[in-house]
Amino acid sequence: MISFDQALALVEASVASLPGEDVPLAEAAGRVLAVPVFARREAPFSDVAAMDGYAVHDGSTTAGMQLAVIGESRAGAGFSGAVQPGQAIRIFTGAPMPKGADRVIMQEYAMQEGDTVRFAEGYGPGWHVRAAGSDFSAGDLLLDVGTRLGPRAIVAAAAADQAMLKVSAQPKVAIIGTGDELAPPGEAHLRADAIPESVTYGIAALAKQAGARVVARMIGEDSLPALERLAGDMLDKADVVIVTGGASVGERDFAKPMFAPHGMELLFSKVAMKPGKPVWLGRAKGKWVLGLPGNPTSAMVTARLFLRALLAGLQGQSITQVLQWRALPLACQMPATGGRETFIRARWDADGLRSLSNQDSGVQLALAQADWLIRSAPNSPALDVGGMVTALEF
Ligand SMILES: Nc1nc2c(c(=O)[nH]1)N[C@H]1C(S)=C(S)[C@@H](COP(=O)(O)OP(=O)(O)OC[C@H]3O[C@@H](n4cnc5c(N)ncnc54)[C@H](O)[C@@H]3O)O[C@H]1N2
Ligand code: MOO
Repeated sequence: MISFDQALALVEASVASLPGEDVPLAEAAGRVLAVPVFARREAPFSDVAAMDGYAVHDGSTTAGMQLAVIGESRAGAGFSGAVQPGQAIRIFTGAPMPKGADRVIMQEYAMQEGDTVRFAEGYGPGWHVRAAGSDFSAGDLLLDVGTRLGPRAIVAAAAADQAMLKVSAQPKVAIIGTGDELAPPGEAHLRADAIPESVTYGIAALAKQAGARVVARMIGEDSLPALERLAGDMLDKADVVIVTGGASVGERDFAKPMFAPHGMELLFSKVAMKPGKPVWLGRAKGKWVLGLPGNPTSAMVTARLFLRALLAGLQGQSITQVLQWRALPLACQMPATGGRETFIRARWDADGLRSLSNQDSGVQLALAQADWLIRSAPNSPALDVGGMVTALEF
């Protein structure tokens, strides 16, 4: 059995990014850049006013003096002439500074009478001018390859004056749940021995959040020939096929055997971690196959770690971009851990991380309560309140 770090290193070393595609800016949110975004021109493109008021030549302007208002500069329609001492231009936020003017006096300090204006004492100290290029220069790198385009990054991409962006293709994901006991949510109470199928929904949500497109999600029949056919169909359709459940050692655990006729090669078949020991990763027909344990908490923990890492690689991101470990203090005591790398479900409290009381790998309620995963190396000693731990947003 390999260690968690060895398993991650295998993912990092073996996963190559999918080809890129061009998308219009308006459709790029959530995608990952396949080429960097450079600014087409500087911003602001000229010196511009940062306030509504009057543009003047500072050196020849004092409070109380009368200036002639000789024109107007609006964003999108600047003043073409020049400002001389004793003159002012009515100006609005974002408008280009006219030639000869170097300061904007806010209109709150101005008294305009007809075509003249005077300014009250105390209009400084601000000059209220944004210098050309003070945001960025032409040719500047605004967003690097591998950036996921969140709302703030989209602003920067648009500001670069780029209509199309090259992004990595969205990995296509198919999710197959296994287990005769599973019933669609809403129907489990109708059958005495059924439980609501929860895991594939959570995995689908996680995959979407990570930038994937879920092309299929279903419960496979508990029969090997049917599952073998399903595996083949899903390998044709998807870049990543995820199987949940059937990963342990029971005689009806078909998760790996169903891919055998498709020539699956395993990268790893078990990881020394808790929960999630039965997680495995394989490759068949040029596609990825990820086996997750059926226990809901084990499935979500291993998906957070390995599915996120796999989807990052397929989208040209590094694993460290999606597994950002933080050093955080504990708000509770933590017991010593055993021989496997342990991932403790925890919640952020005002003063630190608090582990959830129910750490059973089969639970579902605690998943809704956990927002952090604490990582403890094998055989870690017990820790007291205030002790520092390594944790990941869950
Ligand atoms: N003799 C051994 N037994 C088990 C071992 C072992 O090493 N030797 N490993 C244990 C560990 S660790 C885990 S984790 C589980 C993993 O089991 P499977 O991946 O085979 O999962 P299942 O048996 O199919 O299901 C486990 C549990 O989870 C429920 N489940 C499954 N799928 C779903 C779903 N889609 N939605 C909701 N709940 C689901 C299922 O009903 C079971 O209760 O094996 C241990 N056993
Ligand atoms: O490793 Mo299993 O994931 O304990 O429940």
